[in-house]
Amino acid sequence: MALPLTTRARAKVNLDLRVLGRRADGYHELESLVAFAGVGDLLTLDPGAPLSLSIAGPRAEGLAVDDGNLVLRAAGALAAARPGLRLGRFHLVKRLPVASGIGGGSADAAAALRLLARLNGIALTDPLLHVIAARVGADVPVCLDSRTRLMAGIGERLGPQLRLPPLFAVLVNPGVAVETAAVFRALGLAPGQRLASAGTMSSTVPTSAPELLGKLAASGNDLAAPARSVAPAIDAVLERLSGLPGCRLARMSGSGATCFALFDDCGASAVAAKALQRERPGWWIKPTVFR
Ligand SMILES: C[C@](O)(CO)[C@H](O)COP(=O)(O)OP(=O)(O)OC[C@H]1O[C@@H](n2ccc(N)nc2=O)[C@H](O)[C@@H]1O
Ligand SMILES: Nc1ncnc2c1ncn2[C@@H]1O[C@H](COP(=O)(O)OP(=O)(O)OP(=O)(O)O)[C@@H](O)[C@H]1O
Repeated sequence: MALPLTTRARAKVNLDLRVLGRRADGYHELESLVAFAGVGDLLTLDPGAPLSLSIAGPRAEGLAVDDGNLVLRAAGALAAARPGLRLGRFHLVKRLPVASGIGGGSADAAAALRLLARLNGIALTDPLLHVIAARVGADVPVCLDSRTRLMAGIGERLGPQLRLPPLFAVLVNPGVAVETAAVFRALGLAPGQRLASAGTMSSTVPTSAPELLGKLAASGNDLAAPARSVAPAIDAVLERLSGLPGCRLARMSGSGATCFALFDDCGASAVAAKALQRERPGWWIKPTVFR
């Protein structure tokens, strides 16, 4: 009998995010430097059985085990494209808040594709995986190997893997679920409307953290303003993070509501996280490192 296969589904963090415009089909063209945190969900595949899913973990509540789950959608999409694909029983330990701008569902979908690829001898670089990932969701392709890189188009264009100096961070979600489509709607762009032209897909980022922080400080997240109008709780998070001792940068990830604060070292991020956990027991607060 084959042993269960396991993989982490790490949180995606948009270190910056520019909206370039809206395509005629309604989707938005973006440019974003995407990194991955040390925190994430855990996905296991017990091979051989028919396709199924069970969910446990601190954030399992409110996440239905139905065909809409991104694990099953990704597996179903790959099985439809590859007749005879070996499947099995998935078990998800859900730790990331749902609908929170850190791509938990996308990371789970990508994790399901990784496990099925491993089980069926499909290379992670197989173009089919990328095509299926993009079909399942805009954030799924970048989560396939969960490495730092520039993401463009609507999420399907990926730059080369980038080496990031370790960024010591605290991730914070105020417990408000934010629907991604609602934030894009609040941006108010008409189909076909352009805001900016695409930049080059850089193959480098600064190798020192202070230099990278300086570069990030000059950018932003274009979805922050519309997200704040949809979920005003984001204001309080950003304000509080900016005021934490040693905070070098506070910013929202993706379409929110999760925000992150960056610090010079892991001591400063740990102290800040502890203080905030005491002050805001209802918030999801995780000290972590982005790589
Ligand atoms: C905002 C980001 O988190 C940045 O990384 C992603 O672009 C969102 O990716 P995602 O959650 O995987 O998005 P999807 O599940 O594919 O799309 C959800 C909805 O968001 C809107 N959407 C999403 C991505 C994109 N580039 N343009 C959009 O307009 C669409 O209305 C879509 O119906
Ligand atoms: N395995 C899953 N984990 C989380 N959400 C899921 C999952 N499967 C389906 N969903 C649904 O997908 C939607 C988006 O969830 P997700 O947590 O990926 O959002 P997000 O963090 O805002 O993602 P992004 O940053 O990509 O916009 C939610 O409405 C949720 O109900």
